[in-house]
Amino acid sequence: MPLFINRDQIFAHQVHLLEHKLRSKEERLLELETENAILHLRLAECLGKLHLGHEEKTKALAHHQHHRNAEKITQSALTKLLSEVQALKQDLSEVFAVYVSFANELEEQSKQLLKKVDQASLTLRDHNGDEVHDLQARVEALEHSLEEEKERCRAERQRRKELHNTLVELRGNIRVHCRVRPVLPIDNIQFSGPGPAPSEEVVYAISDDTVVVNCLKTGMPVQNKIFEFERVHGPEDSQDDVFEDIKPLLTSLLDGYNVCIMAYGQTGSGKTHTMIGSQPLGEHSGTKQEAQQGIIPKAAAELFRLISEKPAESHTVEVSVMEVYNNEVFDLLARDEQGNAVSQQRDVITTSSGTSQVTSLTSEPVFSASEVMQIVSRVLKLRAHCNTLVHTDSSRSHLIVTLTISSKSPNALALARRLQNAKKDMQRSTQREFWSPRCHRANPAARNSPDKLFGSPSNSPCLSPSPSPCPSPGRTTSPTPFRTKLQLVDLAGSECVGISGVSGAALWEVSCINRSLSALSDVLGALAEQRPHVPYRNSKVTHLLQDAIGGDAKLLVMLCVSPTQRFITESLQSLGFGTRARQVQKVLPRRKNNTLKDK
Ligand SMILES: Nc1ncnc2c1ncn2[C@@H]1O[C@H](COP(=O)(O)OP(=O)(O)OP(=O)(O)O)[C@@H](O)[C@H]1O
Repeated sequence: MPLFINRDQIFAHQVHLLEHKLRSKEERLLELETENAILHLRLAECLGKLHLGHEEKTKALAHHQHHRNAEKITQSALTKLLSEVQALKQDLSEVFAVYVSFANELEEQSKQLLKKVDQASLTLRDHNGDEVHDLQARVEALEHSLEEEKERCRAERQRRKELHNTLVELRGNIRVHCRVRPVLPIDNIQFSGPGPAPSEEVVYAISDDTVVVNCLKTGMPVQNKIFEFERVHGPEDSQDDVFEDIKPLLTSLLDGYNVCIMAYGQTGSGKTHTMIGSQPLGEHSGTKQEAQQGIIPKAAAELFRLISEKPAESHTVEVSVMEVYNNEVFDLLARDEQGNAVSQQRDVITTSSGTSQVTSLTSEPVFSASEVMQIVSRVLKLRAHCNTLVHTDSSRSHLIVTLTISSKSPNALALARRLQNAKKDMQRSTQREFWSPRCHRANPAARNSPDKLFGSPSNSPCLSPSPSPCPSPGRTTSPTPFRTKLQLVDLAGSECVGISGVSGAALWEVSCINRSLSALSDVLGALAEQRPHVPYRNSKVTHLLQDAIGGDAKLLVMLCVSPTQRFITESLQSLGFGTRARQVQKVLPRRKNNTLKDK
């Protein structure tokens, strides 16, 4: 075995040992460095915590300081407030003291015043009692005279109305009454457009002589149109109220005047209701039916009542009924050879005296109002009717009921009128002599008999025995009846085809109705403007009613109007017609000229 250890080996061993130590040292160093780092971190953390604590402490200190400052401010404000309150308390007690003394003073003063008032009233009662009584008496007297003034005013208004009526009569004006009917189901139609609803009430009877129409247009202020007539009836007025204002005309009949009452208005406005009544005539009896009766039955009853006050058998009455349909005149009382009722066409002629006359018109004697109404209700079945969108039972013709009254013993007024008419006929006769020598050849007596007042029933000194409205001079042999006539006219209603929705043959009817009504309007226009020519002959109805419209008959137009927006255009048209009619002054000499031109 080698004794010598290799030096290199020892050296390597030592290096190895040293390396081992170094490594251990390095590991230890790493450990210590790690510990150091951890300690550094802990230190940083502690330092952070310490810093935070310091900040909080500073904040808390600042907060504390702030509180202390606020406390100080509040304390000083409180001190100031307390001093102010003290000052106010002082002021208040001073004011209260003043008030108390003032109240005491007032109480004292009012006590003294009350004492004075008591003394004054005692003095008044003692010394001025009479004056108070005087004053009371004067107040009573004033109230009384106010009542008297009111009464005088009422009487004055009544007098004014009567004077107006007399003036109307003297001037021969056409009287116009107006009736606004109530709102009825026919005023309601389906409506969804803008503007006022069709069923809205726009026509009002605001007093007994004034009608107002509210003309409504979307987006425009309401415009009121005012119309005045001799009498205006509102929806609440009964058939009796309407008749009451017409009644005096019937007395005129027996005083020698011809009278015509004519209902005018658009379809469905209440003409037939006003003239005839709404219930079927003759089917019911009793007061209810009488209340619903229109002008025709009531006028017949009044006429026979007036006649019953005259000497027995001094008056006789005849009735005739016609209709103007499609501008043709039909006699509704005519009968065929077998005696069956058939309506027959008739002609209207102008007599040589200038009056109009229906040829061969049938008339039947009647002895009571019920007989008149039996005849009227019988012939009403023959009258033309049609169902329209406005009215389910619309009359398609103008109906004319004529009552002719013959009097054997006319009263003084009637005699005076007879004399007047005779003079007029004389004047006509003289004039016609110039225009037409044929006339006095036909009746030469006419020229020479101004005093023959009780002669022929002829209404003309030169013509045939026509059913005369008024008597004329004639033969002197026996007193002939003195005749007047009452014409009661239910005109067909004007209508707008768009609204009534008629078609076919009914269109022709509507056209005839509208044309005849506009002819009536033209006649009134010509008369109102006193034009030399009055176009009576433009339509059968104006020709037929010529004497009533332009002659010396008393004519009353009864305007019937619907109250609602749906018919406002037609209502305004009817009211305009009435206004025009009121302007007509029926001057006889003019009519005479017109008549001659008409021929
Ligand atoms: N004052 C009124 N009070 C109650 N109802 C009324 C009144 N006026 C009219 N009427 C009713 O209105 C409807 C139409 O009236 P009416 O037949 O008199 O119209 P008109 O004017 O004669 O129509 P047309 O010209 O189409 O014949 C009827 O049912 C009638 O009873």
